Amino acid sequence: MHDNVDWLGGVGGDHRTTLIENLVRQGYSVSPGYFSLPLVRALREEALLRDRQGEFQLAGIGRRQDHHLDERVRSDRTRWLDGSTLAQCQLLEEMEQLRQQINRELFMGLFELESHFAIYGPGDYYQRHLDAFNGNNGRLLSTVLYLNEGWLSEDGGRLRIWPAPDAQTVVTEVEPRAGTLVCFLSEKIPHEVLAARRERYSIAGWFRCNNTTAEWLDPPR
Ligand SMILES: O=C(O)CCC(=O)C(=O)O
Ligand SMILES: [Fe+2]
Repeated sequence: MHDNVDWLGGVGGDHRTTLIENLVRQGYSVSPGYFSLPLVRALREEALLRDRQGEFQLAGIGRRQDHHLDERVRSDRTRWLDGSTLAQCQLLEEMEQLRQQINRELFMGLFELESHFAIYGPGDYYQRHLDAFNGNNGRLLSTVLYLNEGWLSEDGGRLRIWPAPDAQTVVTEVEPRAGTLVCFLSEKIPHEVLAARRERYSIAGWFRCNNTTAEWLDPPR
């Protein structure tokens, strides 16, 4: 089915190094063209297919006992990655390289990645939030890869970013263009997804610390 072995053409040590420098300087990084179009296309096709097969669910807020659905906060639908396709494996392999380099250079203690496909239909949004607070869910570093080709500014759906938890002034807005990878500190960087006027495809992920102790087994999600 897939004979293209050059999916990761654009990614290399330089991309990772620049990403990490931005992360240190700003608490977030925006990397256009981080992943190649063939890989992004394969991932989007997979999301479309799985969505048609009814595998997506309305997104919840929080995890375990905190889990609840709140249409007022977010309205996208999601499906967890499970590493079952070549495209997912290629993506996860690069994220693993990134994890190792960040741990080597920043000693962040990133342990594992949980990630899901997300689809925002026209009009869907996710209000301003932090992905973690006070270590509640072990999320240290958030990542978002966008899968949308031919995205125009007027399509909306930008990711709005604030520079600090209590900041009032937006520092940047990111167009959800195919191949762009955004990373940010989960506890430090508030963000919001603005409504789009066409379907918006992405893969959101979170590098977590290891919360497992002898008394408490902490599954990835
Ligand atoms: O899709 C995006 O741009 C961000 C998604 C997000 O903030 C989340 O899933 O927590
Ligand atoms: Fe988020």
